[in-house]
Amino acid sequence: MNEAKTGEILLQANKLTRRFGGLVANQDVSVSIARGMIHVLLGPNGAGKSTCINMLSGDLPPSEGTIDFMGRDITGLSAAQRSRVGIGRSYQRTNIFPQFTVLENVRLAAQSRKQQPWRLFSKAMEQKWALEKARACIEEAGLGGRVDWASGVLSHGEQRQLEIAMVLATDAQVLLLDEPLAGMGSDESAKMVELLKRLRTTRGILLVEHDMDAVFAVADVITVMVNGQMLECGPPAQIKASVAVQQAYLGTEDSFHV
Ligand SMILES: Nc1ncnc2c1ncn2[C@@H]1O[C@H](COP(=O)(O)OP(=O)(O)OP(=O)(O)O)[C@@H](O)[C@H]1O
Repeated sequence: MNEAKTGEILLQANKLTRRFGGLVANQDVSVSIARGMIHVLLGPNGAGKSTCINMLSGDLPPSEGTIDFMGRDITGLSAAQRSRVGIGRSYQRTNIFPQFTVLENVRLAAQSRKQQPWRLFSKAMEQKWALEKARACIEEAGLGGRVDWASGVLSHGEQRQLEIAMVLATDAQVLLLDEPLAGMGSDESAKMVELLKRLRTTRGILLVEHDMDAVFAVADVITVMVNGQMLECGPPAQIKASVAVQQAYLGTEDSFHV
């Protein structure tokens, strides 16, 4: 990470379009994710945010457009291949083994990244490496006091932290986070906001989020999507001042205060 530069573009999506039959869920969407920055995708229900994140993670192939990661065209890579090159994703629904401990869940995530090279090494070395890696990621995600807890007994907020620890264990340079604050109370949200700010220092983050207070607390760049298209992209002050954005939110459930 010595060569890491804040502001360096890690991931660039160029004019992504995705059709489902006759429905255009994303049209000409171009977003970039830079190291040291949090980019938030905002938009009313059905705007196309999940479709966009699914294309970036490799869960959904674009109908048109390309995606570059650190200067390499990765449009044809699967989700698993993208995870191995450094693009990590968390999902809206928690994706953990509840009966396993926090440490076991994160260790498995660490090992998923490195399969081939371990043929050269002993099982014991692999275990030691993965456990050390897992402990470091658990600490970074703020779950240091829960290492040996069964994951299923963690609070909702802690389970989201665990998911982030699992993504970190894959050595992700880019974190794609789908509603990391969903279902959280205000204390848990505040903790997650602080965690996101810490993680941003060495990585690039793109998140989909509906909690406006949190969005404006963490975002460096916001892209507002409506009907599958980019309505506006810019720093939070520009988005807050945009009449078009305010109109897009009129009559929706999400509160949008200026
Ligand atoms: N697999 C699919 N097949 C058909 N249509 C889909 C599929 N996935 C999404 N869509 C449609 O694409 C449009 C965009 O959906 P998407 O889930 O990307 O929006 P969103 O902004 O993430 O919404 P939400 O905030 O409710 O999660 C919607 O009209 C949705 O019904």
